[in-house]
Parts: sequence; C-alpha cells; structure tokens
Amino acid sequence: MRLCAKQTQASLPLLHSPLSSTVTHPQKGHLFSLTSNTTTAFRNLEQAMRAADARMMGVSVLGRRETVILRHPDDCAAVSRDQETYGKANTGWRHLERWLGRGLVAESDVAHHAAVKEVLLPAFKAASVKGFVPLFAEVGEELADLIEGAAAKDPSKAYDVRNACRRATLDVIGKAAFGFNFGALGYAAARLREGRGVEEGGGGAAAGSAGAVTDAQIGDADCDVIGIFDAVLFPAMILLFELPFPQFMIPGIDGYFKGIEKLDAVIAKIIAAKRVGGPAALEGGDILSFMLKAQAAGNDVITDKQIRDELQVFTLAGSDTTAATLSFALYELSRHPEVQEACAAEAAALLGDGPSRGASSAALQSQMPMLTAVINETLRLYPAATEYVRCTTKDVVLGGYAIKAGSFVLPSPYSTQRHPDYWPRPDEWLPERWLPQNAKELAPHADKAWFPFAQGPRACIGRYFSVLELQTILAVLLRRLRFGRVEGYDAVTCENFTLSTVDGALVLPATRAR
Ligand code: HEM
Repeated sequence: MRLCAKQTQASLPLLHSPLSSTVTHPQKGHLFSLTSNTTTAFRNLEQAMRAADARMMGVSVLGRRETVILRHPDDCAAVSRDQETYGKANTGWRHLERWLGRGLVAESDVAHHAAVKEVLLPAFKAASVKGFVPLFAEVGEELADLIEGAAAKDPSKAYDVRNACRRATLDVIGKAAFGFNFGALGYAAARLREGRGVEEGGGGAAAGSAGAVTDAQIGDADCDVIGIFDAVLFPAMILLFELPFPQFMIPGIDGYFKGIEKLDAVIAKIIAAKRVGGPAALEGGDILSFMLKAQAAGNDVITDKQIRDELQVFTLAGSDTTAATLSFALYELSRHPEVQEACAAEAAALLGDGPSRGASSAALQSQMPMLTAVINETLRLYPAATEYVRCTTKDVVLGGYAIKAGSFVLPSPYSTQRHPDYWPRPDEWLPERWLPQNAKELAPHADKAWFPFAQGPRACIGRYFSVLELQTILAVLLRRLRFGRVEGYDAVTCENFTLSTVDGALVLPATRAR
C-alpha cells in the first residue's frame, strides 16, 4: 500500500512514498486472505485515505500494476472526461470478454463505443423511459406481494430484502429491456408458497463463491437466474484483478463459465422469440426491439454479436446496481422511521389508489422530494459502483502527482462521496441534506462531489431509467408496507462485483393499515 505523497511539479516524480497502514490489499496473501480482503478493500482504502488526508492513494495488486484510487472531485472529473489519456483499454474488463464481449460498459475502442452509444441513447432518454413507469409499478406491486407473503408467515422474522430486490430489478430489466419475463419474483413466490425459502442465501460474496448454478430449464418459471448470477459475479470480480492462472486461482471459476453458458442460452432464447414474432413483436417499446429495428433499418453497428453483448451488459449493469440501491434505501429507512413516514405520506398522496402512470422522473421529483432525497443520499453513502477503472495511456501528472503510463486510475464515488471536505457529517445517512432549503449547508459541493453514475462520455446510460425505477418501486412499497428495524443488526458492506452486504439487508416488514 503506498500513498501518493504531494510532490513538487518541477521534479515530476514517478515514485510514491511508502505508507504504513492497516489497509490490506491482495499483494501477497494466500488465496483465502486475497478473497476476503478484496471484498472489503474499498472500505479500507477510504479509511486510510481519510486518516492520511490523502488526495489519492496507490496500491499494488500482486505487484503487477500501479493502481491509484482517487477521491478529489477534480481528479475524478478529469479522468472521467478524458478518454484519450485515461482509457478503458487494458482495464480488467477485457478479462470478462467471454461474458460481456464488446458491450457498452466493456468496450475500449472509443470510436466504436461512441457509435453504439449514439444508437442506444435515445432509448434511455428521460422522455423515453417514462413509458416504463407502469411496468416499474407492476413489478413493485409484485415485490410488495412477495414481502407481504413472507411477513404474513412469520411477522417476527427478519426478512432479507436484498435478494427480493435483486429479483425485482432483474424482472424489470427483462421486461423493459428485452420484453422477456425472467420470472425471478414469481420463482421466489412459488417457493414461498411451497414452504421452501430462497432468500436465506444472503446473496453476498459468500453466496457467490458457493458456485451453485441451477440445472433448471432457462426462461421457464422454475429457472432461477439469480442463482446463475450468484455463480458468475464473484469469480468475475476476481478476474478483473488479472490473476495468473485464473483457472486454478479463482474459486468458483467453473461456475462462472457454466453460468455464462446458461446466460447465453437465455439470451439466445430471448432474441429468437423476438425474431419469430415478426414486426409486431418489435412494437413493445423494449430496448431489444429498439436494437433489432435499428439493425433492420441497415445500421451496421448493431450486429447480432453486438445485440448479444448488450443484452449481457444490461442484465448485469441494469439489475444488481439498482437492487443494491433499493435494498440499502429500505435498510436505512427501517432505521429512520420519521423519514420513512414522510416518504410514505408522499407516496400515498401521489399514488392514491393506483400507480402514477407515465410520470416523468422530474415530475416525481417535484412531488416526492423526500423520497428523491432518500435515493440521492443512498447513492451517496452506498454507491453501487464504489470505484470504476481507467488505464493511463501515457505518463501523466494528475492533481500534482506523477502517474506512470499503463497504471490503473480509479475515480472512487465511494471515497469522494464520504470526503469530509465536501460533505458535512459525511458518515450520516441524512436525506434532508438534499432538500433545497438544506442543500447549501449540508450538500454544498454536491454538483462535483456526487457522481454515483460516473461522469463524461462513459457515464451510465441507465441513470434516468434506474432513478425512475427506484422512485416508482419505493413509492409502491412504502404505500403498502412499513419496514421496521431489526434490533442489534447492522449491515456489513462488501463487494460482490457491485456493492453488497455480507449478510443481506435485514428488515422487519409489516402491512400498513390503509
Ligand atoms: C443505481 C443504479 C446504477 C448505478 C449506481 C450505475 C452506475 C454506473 C457507473 C458508475 C458506470 C460507469 C462504469 C465504468 O465507467 O466503468 C455505469 C455504466 C453503465 N451503466 Fe449503469 N448504473 C446503474 C444502473 C444502470 C441501469 C439500470 C442500466 C441499464 C438499464 C445501466 C447500464 C449501464 C451501461 C450500459 C453502462 C456503460 C456506459 C458506457 O460505457 O457508455 N446502469 N453505470
């Protein structure tokens, strides 16, 4: 672990002075220490940078590549905006080629990425995604049914809302992006009716390393795509670290490859169903239809392979990220009953007896200020992507520090969004900081120190989609349910590709009297 000590611009040193700190990183540990440290490295790094009041910090991963974590908003913005100097080529994404191919998030060729993004952007604009509100509300109701069903069985039993949220967001992405029902919530509801639990697994790193891929028929009601994800995510995260001999070094790597095969089978099935349906099947407003229509119109960027890759990317990027935000929001709401009641009142006033059909994110924001504040604050304290990675294409000086060509630089939403220089009371979950009357005092630098969706040309394409999804599902849930605190329980964060928890996100749900 090394700290980028402040150096004079004149000397332009390429050295970083050593830091003795408690931060552990996979430099020389054996396999078990490696895996456990990797899942909590983001937390240790944030604390070490804060203790040292460091602008950035360098770590060495297995002694291979210099890796620098950034927590200054200007550095994060500079890296995010300049693709020529801070590219995606050579970053760990290429190790996930078998899975994500050259889909948007993994593509390193700037021109190809820009061409694909230009085609897809219209489908993700705020005006386009508002058409999905009825779908978000429908899935929100199904999620509420599942949670309510579990609570009815045993009202005193702590409920892991995280896995339920993962199921909901997977169903949303299936229906909205592909016009396909993964049936993830239906699978859990059926198991609950049979008296068999599916939510006990936790869904964190431990579940990921278990490597269980179901043999269920893909795309049918008894298929558990969440189970496939559990097998894929953890080895995928470790693959990003460029370990030598991954086939021997990474626990669960067989489950990773089998899982990708299964996901590929699901995706082939989804695309085939669309093509068989002819032009009528392309009128559903989903993103796959959008791509197939672009292809039929002669757009040569959208090849069959590109469509397959994007579907893999959307399944990944569009589900666990939003699920993490949703479940952390419910967890924090369970600990802040007064905020929860304010949100429930907003939801009741807005939704009345039915979902707000066709509302835009901006409209919901003005009508649900507290609920929107809850989402912003949850994304601040628990950004699903704690860091994102770029690779320097030449020697650079960033924020006064010299960094060698070929180094990884990681803008860190997690560390920047907890930085005491930019956030008063940084570790407190305080949704009210986002209300206009408090912003000056409690969120004075939000415009530059809050970027959970990244920034610049590689910023998240799904931002409006996911915020609208979160607003709608949270409103539907809070109108029907109250989430109580589980005494003595504090969620422990870890990383399982996206921000996760070691032990789920436990709450005590109860039906609200209406
Ligand atoms: C709370 C939810 C979400 C968060 C916090 C989030 C965060 C991010 C971040 C930080 C990046 C940049 C990654 C990088 O540069 O390596 C990103 C990229 C991306 N996200 Fe999201 N995301 C969310 C939801 C979604 C959704 C719902 C979708 C799709 C429906 C989506 C699709 C994508 C895609 C395709 C990219 C790659 C964009 C590009 O490279 O041009 N994300 N996201």
